[in-house]
Amino acid sequence: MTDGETPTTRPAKPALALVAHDQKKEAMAAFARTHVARLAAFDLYATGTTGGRIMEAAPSLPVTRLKSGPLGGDQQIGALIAEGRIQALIFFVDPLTPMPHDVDVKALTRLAELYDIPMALNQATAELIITHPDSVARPA
Ligand SMILES: O=C(CO)COP(=O)(O)O
Repeated sequence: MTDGETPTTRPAKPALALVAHDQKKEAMAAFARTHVARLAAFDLYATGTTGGRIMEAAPSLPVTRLKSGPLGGDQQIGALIAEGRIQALIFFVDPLTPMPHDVDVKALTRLAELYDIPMALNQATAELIITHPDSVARPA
């Protein structure tokens, strides 16, 4: 853009996926409430139930809700990562409960590793990412 030109499109926001296992949903809702302003800088995607909890906790945040994790939501987020459409993943994992869809969880985290996007698997790391939004690349 040169001087005097009006931008016709706003720069794309980076996309952030938010996922929480059942025992961590309360923590995810609190995280969304605490960081509502910072989260608004991202296009937000979430698995179904997590997305519902975030929208209850922070109604001003638009969230694209995918399927529930056990019904394919983790795989949908993985596919978006593979397509370069998700730039970071915050996943509050429950390390104490066996999951019927454990293979989907593994596949999701594997794709985040493979495509080398910032990935937080616990709250401490999520706080680091959300308080350092420049650590997340803008979409190409
Ligand atoms: O199971 C999940 C992640 O593995 C999360 O899915 P929900 O947000 O639909 O509960």
